[in-house]
Amino acid sequence: MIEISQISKSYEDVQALKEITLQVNEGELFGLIGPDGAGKTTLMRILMTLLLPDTGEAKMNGFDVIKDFKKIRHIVGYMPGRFSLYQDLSVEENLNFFATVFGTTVEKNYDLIRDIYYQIEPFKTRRAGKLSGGMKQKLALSCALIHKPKILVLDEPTTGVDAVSRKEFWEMLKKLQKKEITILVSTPYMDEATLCDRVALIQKGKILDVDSPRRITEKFPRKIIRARSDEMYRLINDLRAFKKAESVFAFGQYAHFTGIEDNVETTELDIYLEKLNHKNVLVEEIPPGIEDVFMSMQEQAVSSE
Ligand SMILES: Nc1ncnc2c1ncn2[C@@H]1O[C@H](COP(=O)(O)OP(=O)(O)OP(=O)(O)O)[C@@H](O)[C@H]1O
Repeated sequence: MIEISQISKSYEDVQALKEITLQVNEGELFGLIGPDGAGKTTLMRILMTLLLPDTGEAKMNGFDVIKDFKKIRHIVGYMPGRFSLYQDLSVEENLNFFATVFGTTVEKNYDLIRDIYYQIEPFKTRRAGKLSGGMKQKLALSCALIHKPKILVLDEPTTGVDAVSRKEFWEMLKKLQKKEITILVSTPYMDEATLCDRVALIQKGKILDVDSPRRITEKFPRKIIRARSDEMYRLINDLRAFKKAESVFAFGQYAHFTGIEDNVETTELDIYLEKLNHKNVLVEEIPPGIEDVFMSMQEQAVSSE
């Protein structure tokens, strides 16, 4: 279990964390979701006992991050955002190194990493620096697990990794969760949020909401309309110029639109876009996704600053 209470941290003139209070339950797969610079790495480094908070307290399975830092290092596995591997060591040398540091052997804990490691085992003599992004990620995860941690902390593990490897990675996390490991994972990808049991939406060092991804979207009260046309850039600008527009942002192949009030009808937008000579227009109402909630919360947070 991870208990975070009123943690704040500043770097000179930047306040990276502002009174963060959060609890991650035992065996939970918990996501820290937020854009670059939100404070995710800072929070994780504090939990990993690598950085001291200015104020507040945090406990990992009951151990205090300041007083009990040595004990914590034995029960946590950490995969930092930038790969933690020794580029000049081979795959197996990296793994052996991490096992030795924790006073264990690869054989002893092989069971836990088997599903992940077997995919890179054929390349065990290759230097880590010569692996693909997806393979590096699997090796880094194996290294973070080799001492059988009770809590696993992963800082943006899927950034810069291809879509197939991203999907496989989340499947691996689900399997690890079944082995009673508490997992805290950060990501800037909103689609990954839906794979977590609960998430904290974090922005500019503040938590905007904590809940299951499903409840976060269910309790969002706004109507979302998505639109598409042959000219997406012009479409976004035109939608922003619509008199009842509150927010418009690009999401994949669509623009997501929220009105000043929720009485904007899809037909109104359809007619408006046709008049502006947009071709192949599609306008439809959709249930809000986590990215809609996040964008809306971000706007509110900025306007209340
Ligand atoms: N060593 C440092 N010195 C000064 N400012 C820092 C330092 N580390 C982080 N910051 C600032 O603190 C804020 C939070 O950064 P942090 O790295 O924790 O965010 P993040 O959500 O992990 O984003 P990223 O994915 O970009 O790392 C940012 O404004 C960042 O510029």
